[in-house]
Amino acid sequence: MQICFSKYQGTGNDFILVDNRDKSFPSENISLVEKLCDRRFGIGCDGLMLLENEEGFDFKMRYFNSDGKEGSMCGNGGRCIVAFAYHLNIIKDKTHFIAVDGEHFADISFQSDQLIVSLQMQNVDHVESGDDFYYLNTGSPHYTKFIDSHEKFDTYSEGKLIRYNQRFKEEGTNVNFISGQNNQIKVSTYERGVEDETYSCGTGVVASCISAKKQFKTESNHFYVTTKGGNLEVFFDNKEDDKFETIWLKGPATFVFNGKLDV
Ligand SMILES: N[C@@H](CCC[C@H](N)C(=O)O)C(=O)O
Repeated sequence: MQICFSKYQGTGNDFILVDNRDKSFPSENISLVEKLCDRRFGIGCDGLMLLENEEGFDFKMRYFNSDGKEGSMCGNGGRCIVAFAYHLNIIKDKTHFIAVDGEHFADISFQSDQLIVSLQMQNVDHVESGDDFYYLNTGSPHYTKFIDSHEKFDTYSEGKLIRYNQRFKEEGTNVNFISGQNNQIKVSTYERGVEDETYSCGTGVVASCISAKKQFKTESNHFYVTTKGGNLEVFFDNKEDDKFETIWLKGPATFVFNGKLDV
C-alpha cells in the first residue's frame, strides 16, 4: 500500500500527519508505525498522528508515540494537527476537535508568515508536590524538577533515571527540567514513548508553567517558555490553589514537507 503523509513540526517536536478520514491506515500495526517514525529506517519523527472524522467535531486526533503505540495527549501534536486541518481546508481560523483526553478548542493566527496555533488544554485540578518535584497530568503525565541551569545538564540521562525508577517504570512518565525564574523559564523534556529527549513537549511545557507558578508563587498567569526547538507561551486561570482552568498553549506549527511511501 502507499501512504501519503505530511511532516510538521511544533518548536522542533516533529510529526508525521496522515489524513485517515477514509480509515485506510493500518493503525493496529505497531511495527509499521514504529518503522515510519524511525529516523534511520523510516521517515523519522517523535510521533505519528491520524486525522479522522468524528461526529460533532471538526475532526478526531489520534496520536502514536515513536515506539508505535497509541499515546496520551500531545500538546505540540495538537497544535500541528490543527495546522494540518487548516491546510486540508477542513477548518478556517477556529476549530473544535476531539482527542484521547477529550475535546479541544484552537485558534489560528499569523505572525509575519508564520502560522501560530493557540490550543486549549484540559483543566488541571490536582498537582502532587514532592520534596524536589511536582507531578501532574496535563493530558499526559509529567514529572517536573527545577534545576539551577541547563548549561551542561544531561536531560537524557537524568530523565531516563526518573522515567525508569521504581515508581514509574511500568506506566512511564515524561520528565521535565526547568531553569529560570518567575514567568520566564527554560524547559527540557525526556519523553516516554520516544524514550529520548525531544526538542520540545507541549504538555510538558504546560506542566512546567503550572509548576513554576507554584514554585515561584508568581502573580502572573502568563508564561514565556524557551525550549530547544523554539518559544512557546502558556496562559491560564488559577482562582484556587491547585485548580488551573482555561489553559492555553500558543506557538508556531510549521509544515515541513509532503511525501508518499510504499509500504
Ligand atoms: N510531545 C508531546 C507529549 C507526547 C505524549 C507523551 N510522549 C506520552 O505518551 O506520555 C507533547 O507535545 O505534549
